[in-house]
Amino acid sequence: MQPDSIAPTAGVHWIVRMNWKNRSIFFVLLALTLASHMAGRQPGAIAWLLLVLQFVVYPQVLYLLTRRLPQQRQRQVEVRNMLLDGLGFGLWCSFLGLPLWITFTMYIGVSMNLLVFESFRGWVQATLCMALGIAVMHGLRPTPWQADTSLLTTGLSMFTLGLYILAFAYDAYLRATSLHRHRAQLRQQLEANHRLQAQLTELALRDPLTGLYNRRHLDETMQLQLQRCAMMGSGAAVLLLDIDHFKQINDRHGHAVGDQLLQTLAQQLLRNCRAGDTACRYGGDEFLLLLTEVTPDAALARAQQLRQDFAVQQLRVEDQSLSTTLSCGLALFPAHGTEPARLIQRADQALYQAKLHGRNAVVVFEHHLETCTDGAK
Ligand SMILES: Nc1nc2c(ncn2[C@@H]2O[C@H](COP(=O)(O)OP(=O)(O)OP(=O)(O)O)[C@@H](O)[C@H]2O)c(=O)[nH]1
Repeated sequence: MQPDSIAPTAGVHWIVRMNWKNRSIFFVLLALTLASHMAGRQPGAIAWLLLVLQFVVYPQVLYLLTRRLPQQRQRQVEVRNMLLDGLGFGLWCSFLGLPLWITFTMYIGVSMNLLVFESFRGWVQATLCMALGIAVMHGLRPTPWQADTSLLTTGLSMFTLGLYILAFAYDAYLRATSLHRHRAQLRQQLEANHRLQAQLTELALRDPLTGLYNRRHLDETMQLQLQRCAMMGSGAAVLLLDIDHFKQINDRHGHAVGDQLLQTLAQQLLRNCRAGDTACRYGGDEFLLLLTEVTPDAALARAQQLRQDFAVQQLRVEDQSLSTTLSCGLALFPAHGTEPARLIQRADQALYQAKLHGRNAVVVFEHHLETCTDGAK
């Protein structure tokens, strides 16, 4: 009757072990109860021998036989063993003349055991098995009814049944607390898994160098953000930013310095982000800023501010300060497109124009002839 016995261990099913413990204790108590009834009635040496065999030897033999079976079969066989208990009890009760307390104790005992493991079906089976035992013995050797309400037999019956019920209740308590503990552990594990999953998802959507969102995140969210803007009747803007002559910086100062510069720009973009905006590393030294609920003028002003802030930024490299500029292409929603791919393509065309016009510039995409003009350098 241990909570941990819920899990089958060491080749013996927990039901088999539990019933073995129960039988080892309660069958002996039953034997004493039956002995108190038989004592004054001189049933003969064979009856005494059978009493010992049934209530002392039989539980041990049953356990040794059942534990040898493969675990998958043990539960099934143990249910059959419980039915055999019922049959045996029926035989004994009938043999003794259906003494009230003994019959009651045995019937409740076997019914409870089968009800717990096999539900109402088990209880019906227990009743039928015990009735069968009674009928068979009555057919073989009818005994007149002997109520036996003597103090000793009644007391022993009550004690045995009471103890059995208490043991059952205690076992149920242990099982319930164990189950509760397992459930709590499972819940904790589940929460940890969810947290890990969220972290992994977040990692998969982030650029490891800058910590900004990556292109995959943009692909997954940009459409939704544009739809939200459309529903609210507000505008949005796509800013595509690219560091000017970044390759030269890499070549001159090394990749690590280049990385530092990318991180600096990323931090600047994050500082510039408002609720609803998305900053992402679009690839290499290209960054994309999606501004939502923004007017064209405000978007252009913010792009210009970014460009200026970046230009005055000084990066310390080996006691020297390094500064560079960026170019930016700007496309507006819904004026220049309503689909993410279209908007990005147009922002890219504008960026190309900014590079073409000497860099360190913001260019807004222009509709006519699909060409771009310099916005406001
Ligand atoms: N340090 C560093 N460099 C990178 C990384 N990813 C891409 N690059 C480099 O970024 C450079 C991108 O250069 P380009 O955008 O083609 O050209 P550019 O030198 O910036 O010139 P313009 O864009 O025309 O002004 C390449 O040399 C890449 O090797 C990175 O994660 N870290």
